[in-house]
Amino acid sequence: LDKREEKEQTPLQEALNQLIRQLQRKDPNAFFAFPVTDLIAPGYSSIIKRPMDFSTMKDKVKKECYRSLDELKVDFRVMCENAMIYNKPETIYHKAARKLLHSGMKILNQERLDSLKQSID
Ligand SMILES: CC(=O)c1cc(-c2ccccn2)c2ncccn12
Repeated sequence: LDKREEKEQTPLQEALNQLIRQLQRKDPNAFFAFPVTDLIAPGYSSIIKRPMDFSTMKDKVKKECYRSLDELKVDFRVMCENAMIYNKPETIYHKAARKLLHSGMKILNQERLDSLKQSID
């Protein structure tokens, strides 16, 4: 396939994209939609060793970097934890990250992932 032609999505990719869509709905301000830059967050790249955001997750799905649903859960948690490390507790970003982590863990709870895994196998 040359680059232009769409590649068929695997069942895993479809499940991953569906989960990311559900998680992004919990980020209405799109604070987590794109990578945090040092421009909007001074010193960010020297403080945060593993940056993550929803657009990077979607790229990883497209490049088949995720081998399981659990790997997405790890990236999601890292993304929220980064925001709670860099941003002070009273900031809107810290508060949004706590709330997003809480609602995201319900979407990514083990029972839900296990039943999704069944449908992929
Ligand atoms: C997620 C995060 O830490 C974040 C997102 C943003 C952000 C995201 C979109 C538009 C504006 N700001 C931000 N700005 C300053 C400091 C931290 N942040």
